[in-house]
Amino acid sequence: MSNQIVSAVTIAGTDPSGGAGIQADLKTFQEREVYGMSVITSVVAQNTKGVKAVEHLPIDFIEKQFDAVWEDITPHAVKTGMIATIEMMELIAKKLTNSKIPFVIDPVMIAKSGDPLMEEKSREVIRDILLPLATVVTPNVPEAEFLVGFSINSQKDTEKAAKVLVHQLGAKAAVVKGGHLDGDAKDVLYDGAQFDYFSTKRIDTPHTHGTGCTFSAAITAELAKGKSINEAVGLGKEFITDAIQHSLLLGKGNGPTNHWGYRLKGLPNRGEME
Ligand SMILES: Nc1ncnc2c1ncn2[C@@H]1O[C@H](COP(=O)(O)OP(=O)(O)O)[C@@H](O)[C@H]1O
Ligand SMILES: Cc1ncc(COP(=O)(O)OP(=O)(O)O)c(N)n1
Repeated sequence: MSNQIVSAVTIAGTDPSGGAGIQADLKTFQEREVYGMSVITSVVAQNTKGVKAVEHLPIDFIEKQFDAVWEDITPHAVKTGMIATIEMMELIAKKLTNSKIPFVIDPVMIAKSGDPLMEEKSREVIRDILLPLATVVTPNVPEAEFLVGFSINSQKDTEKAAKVLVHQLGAKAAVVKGGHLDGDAKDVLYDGAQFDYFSTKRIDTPHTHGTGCTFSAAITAELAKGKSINEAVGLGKEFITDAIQHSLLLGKGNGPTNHWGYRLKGLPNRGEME
């Protein structure tokens, strides 16, 4: 693929403060040298302190955005983030059912601020109609618990959940993220045949706004380039770890993560202040 422009699209909600959602995804695609495109599902008034208001776009308008991308530039990979309603899920299922490109699902349910980003009644629908289409699904622990229907308190539970996500719920591979557990930040990848573990020391910081979006966007970008699932998750993990370690000195709440481009410019970041 060396002479080809690699592209990816994110289908998600917005974050006007730039740390999560569509904005984080597009920045990450750019950082990974992938041409980024977007289909906006919901416009969210939020910042590093929390969510103030949400407006869902009409379904036919979401479909028009989708068609505008696909009729013009066929992406090499697609990811979903915030998909709040059943109608949005049904639309995405209809559009991606026969798609051949990698499809990463970040099953965003509740922001770290505690604000809901998915209607409760939609949670079963994402599990039933979208997970079977996923190349990789990347739940955090609370999301995985909901999808599999049992509590996750240990690595054994995490592995069991990853197996259920693949063998019972139909994803090709699952990464259950360890950001919400104690101890090291250990993510468990299961691809239907074997487990792989991606672990780093937990960085002692509250500035993790948008980590899930950034991680899943980096995985999507690497799959778009033709990397294997294992390689893509490994590169995504390196990327998010560095981005948390060097988060920018921005925002009055849980600040956004950083990206290499800014870091190379020598702008002040939390990693270098410590
Ligand atoms: N404090 C932390 N230190 C190091 N890595 C972290 C930390 N918090 C989250 N991560 C990593 O960031 C990625 C996103 O995880 P997580 O924050 O759990 O997702 P979400 O934003 O969906 O809740 C995972 O790779 C996770 O291990
Ligand atoms: C529009 C939108 N999508 C997703 C999220 C959640 O982002 P996440 O990466 O899980 O990080 P937090 O925001 O929960 O810290 C979001 N906030 N907004």
